[in-house]
Amino acid sequence: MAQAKIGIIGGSGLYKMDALKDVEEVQIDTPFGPPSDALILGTLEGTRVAFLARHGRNHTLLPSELPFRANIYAMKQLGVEYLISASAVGSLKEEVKPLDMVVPDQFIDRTRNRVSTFFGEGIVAHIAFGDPVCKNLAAVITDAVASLKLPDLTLYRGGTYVCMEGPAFSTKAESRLYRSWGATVIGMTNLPEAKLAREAEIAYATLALVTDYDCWHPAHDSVTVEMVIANLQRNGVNAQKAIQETVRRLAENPPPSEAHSALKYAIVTPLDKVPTATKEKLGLLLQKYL
Ligand SMILES: CSC[C@H]1O[C@H](OP(=O)(O)O)[C@H](O)[C@@H]1O
Ligand SMILES: Nc1ncnc2[nH]cnc12
Repeated sequence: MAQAKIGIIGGSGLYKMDALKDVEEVQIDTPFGPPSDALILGTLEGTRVAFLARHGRNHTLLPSELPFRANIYAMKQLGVEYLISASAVGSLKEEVKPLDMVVPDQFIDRTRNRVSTFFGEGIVAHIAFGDPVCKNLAAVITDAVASLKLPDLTLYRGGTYVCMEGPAFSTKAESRLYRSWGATVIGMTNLPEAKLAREAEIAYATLALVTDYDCWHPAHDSVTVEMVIANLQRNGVNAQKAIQETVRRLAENPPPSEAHSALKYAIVTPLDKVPTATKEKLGLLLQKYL
């Protein structure tokens, strides 16, 4: 199978990477079913990368319908070690303005309906998740964005991403509550992805593209899909440049990541007691520990 060390998951408004060369579309099946869409392998800055449109290229999947396990497992099957997520988010802070970028370092889970583990069916594992983002990958992303000196936008290093269930946007009371918790941005997708990437020992970090002020701001209209997509179209080019520069730096100097050994002390069940079918299903995740 084709291979790529760097994966990119594009969210709302980012359904393809324009700069990819020598593109190959790969239909991948996984023990968790098919991913959101075909994976697009291509060369960016001289390096093979794998791109996936999180909601499908025609945006046909709700956040609650996303096949998170298949998406991460497919990346693992391609040999991905670093996964960059690009996501639209609403701002929960006055100073974080639409068109700004944030590289969050924390998450708060407000989802109710997501499968966010590969484990179960006879094998128990508890990954450490106190630091849910790979700090070295996050640093590569922030340094890459900063180096571009993009005009008229502020880049925030760190911040808390609230992951809500959706698909309806928040109520004002919810939005005010998240603000009172000190959270920075809100979206509907990144937390299950980050958990599963960690279980799959893939370094994960998010480039969050601020598209709106959610619904709490007295001087701004409440978020609408139109607002999100319009603002993403405005800074989609910058987002792609930022990802391209991140890939260049990652390929030149791939950083170590604690995520790459996340399962070392996480698996509780003795592996010889794990049912064969489960061992086979999770083969790629377990192989180095068997
Ligand atoms: C289209 S607005 C809401 C939608 O946008 C964000 O998607 P993604 O994280 O994939 O960029 C948000 O999480 C919602 O899924
Ligand atoms: N305000 C918001 N809430 C949830 N997801 C979003 N994606 C973009 N803006 C959002």
